[in-house]
Amino acid sequence: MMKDALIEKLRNGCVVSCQALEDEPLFGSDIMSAMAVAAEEGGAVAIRANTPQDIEAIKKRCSLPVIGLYKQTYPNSDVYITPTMKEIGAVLSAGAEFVAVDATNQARPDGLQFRQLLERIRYMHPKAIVVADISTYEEGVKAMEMNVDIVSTTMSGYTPYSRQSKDPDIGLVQRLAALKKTPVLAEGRIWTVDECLQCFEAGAHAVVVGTAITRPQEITKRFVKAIHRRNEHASNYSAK
Ligand SMILES: CC(=O)N[C@H](C=O)[C@@H](O)[C@H](O)[C@H](O)COP(=O)(O)O
Repeated sequence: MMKDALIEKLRNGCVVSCQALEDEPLFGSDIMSAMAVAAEEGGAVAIRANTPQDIEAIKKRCSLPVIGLYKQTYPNSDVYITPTMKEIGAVLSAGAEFVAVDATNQARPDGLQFRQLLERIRYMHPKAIVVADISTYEEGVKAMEMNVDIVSTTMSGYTPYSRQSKDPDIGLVQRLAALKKTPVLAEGRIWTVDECLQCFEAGAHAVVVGTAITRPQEITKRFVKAIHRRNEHASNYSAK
């Protein structure tokens, strides 16, 4: 499928992020590919997945397009989402149609500017659809001006200078989508159906939901916390 058709396929849909790091209970490509199949059965339009291993396994079992990334940390940089050409190449070789790349203003491990990295991606991987993961409006505008294919609000709240909040950054989605230049994915801390719908109202091209669907330990915590709050309230009340 051509780039535009693939981007169009995401429109008004739910992208499910199926990620588990090594220290998480669901770590492993078998489990992540089962998650992806479940998301496909549920009607997701695409999968967001981390590591070449997971992407390959997902591609074998699931027919949806994949937004691939490869989290890697380098000692000289805070950029960890598909930071260099090495990880970008690995994600694309694994079969991802889209590659998500950190496009924040933070210094990159290879010393390149995002603009230079994008030029290299375009040259080396002309078919790749580039998703720029940004944390602020200014970074989003900059990425759009560089003609990335998609902008995603992934990093809002995860750079020290961006808006810090436990809620999704729907305002950022709204401001970027209003430019009507590049499709905007709403991503990060989307927990409820209402928040998801608000992202579409704000002009999102698609909504990416991860933790709220695929991290059961966090889903459990949410219930347990609410129960604890309720129990505390109940015991305060009965003590009176
Ligand atoms: C900041 C960062 O590293 N975000 C990562 C990007 O791929 C993932 O850990 C998130 O799960 C993903 O963005 C979806 O977000 P949420 O899980 O909040 O729905």
